[in-house]
Amino acid sequence: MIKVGIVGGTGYTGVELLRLLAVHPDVQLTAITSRKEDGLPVADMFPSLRGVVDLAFSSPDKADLSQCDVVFFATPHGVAMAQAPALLAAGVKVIDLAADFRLKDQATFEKWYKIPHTAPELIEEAVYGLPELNREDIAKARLIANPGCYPTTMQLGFVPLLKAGLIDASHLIADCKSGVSGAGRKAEIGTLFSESSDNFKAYGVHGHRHTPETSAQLARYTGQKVGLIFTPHLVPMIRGMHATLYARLTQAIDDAALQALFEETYKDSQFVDVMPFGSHPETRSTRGSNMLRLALHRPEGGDTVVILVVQDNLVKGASGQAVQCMNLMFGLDEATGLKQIALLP
Ligand SMILES: NC(=O)C1=CN([C@@H]2O[C@H](COP(=O)(O)OP(=O)(O)OC[C@H]3O[C@@H](n4cnc5c(N)ncnc54)[C@H](OP(=O)(O)O)[C@@H]3O)[C@@H](O)[C@H]2O)C=CC1
Ligand SMILES: CC(=O)N[C@@H](CCC(=O)OP(=O)(O)O)C(=O)O
Repeated sequence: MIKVGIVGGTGYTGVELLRLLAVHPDVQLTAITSRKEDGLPVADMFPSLRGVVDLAFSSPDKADLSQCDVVFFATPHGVAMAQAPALLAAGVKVIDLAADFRLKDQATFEKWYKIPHTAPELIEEAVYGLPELNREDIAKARLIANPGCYPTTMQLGFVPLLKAGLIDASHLIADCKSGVSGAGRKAEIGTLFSESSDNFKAYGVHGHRHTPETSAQLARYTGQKVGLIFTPHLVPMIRGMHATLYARLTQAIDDAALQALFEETYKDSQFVDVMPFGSHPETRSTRGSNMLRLALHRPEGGDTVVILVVQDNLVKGASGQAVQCMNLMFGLDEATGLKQIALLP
């Protein structure tokens, strides 16, 4: 059994990790931390876990994480970088759901996250945890930088077209919407019910930290410098993310060949569903599951390709993706413990 520790067990991605890992056949939940809830049985806070998780939260300074085989950090930016060096030195693998190790350029990280990086020596070693694009590196990694939720949709949507050299890389547009759980469980005015329900708005239009993350990864995977305009929106739903991606074709290609390109790219990826050309994927078709669904469109047969991508921000956009990485790191089938079907309605 893989002994798992979770730092940040009281947040949304933390409890989502618990939901997935409590029934994972190869995992033994070993330590779950909370600074505020030391000693509280996990199932007292989350009754959905009654009967499946019998551990109590322990404060991060008391939890012996060095006895774990892997530790997930479901914490704000800056926490994993403080603890990863000691854990790695003790032979513990680390999966960070925050952004501490996502950007290879330290100055770019510090500019966007406004904190100094305290473990720069680990940045190069960290492997970006997007299995569909770098399974082999993940399998060999000790330290995973789990992608942001929006970047997962943008990368899986744009990469096939960029790799095939079919689109103008200098002008990619991503119009994305997230459910409110994307902002986490902490109290904030913008996520109060009376602020975010029955309301719809864009944010971060002038610049969002997921733009440098996505641009850097797209450049890394495709060898092309990209120009990306990314606009996130907050939609009045709890879970779910919808990305509408636009790219201009630079070569003649018919719809069937475009579709075939995506089907071929993701033929070995169990968690990417390439829907029939012209489909309209719905966020609820991914709710609670690790599946990302996408569909291609070509309005009026013109030279703009529209890629619609949906996922559950807490599963494929965060905790499910992290478990997918863990499976690869421990030589398991990538889908172990991740076969949940989306909840409808
Ligand atoms: N929500 C989402 O859809 C996604 C989130 N992410 C990223 O995942 C990470 C977690 O997000 P999310 O679960 O939404 O956040 P939440 O705000 O819901 O939870 C944060 C958790 O971290 C703990 N925590 C906070 N500060 C510290 C600290 N200094 N040391 C130890 N523990 C701490 C909190 O617990 P306590 O106060 O009890 O200690 C809490 O359990 C973030 O970096 C986020 O950006 C990534 C992709 C998607
Ligand atoms: C709706 C909402 O607020 N979403 C978050 C992104 C969540 C995420 O992916 O987080 P990290 O990259 O920070 O890990 C945001 O836009 O800041």
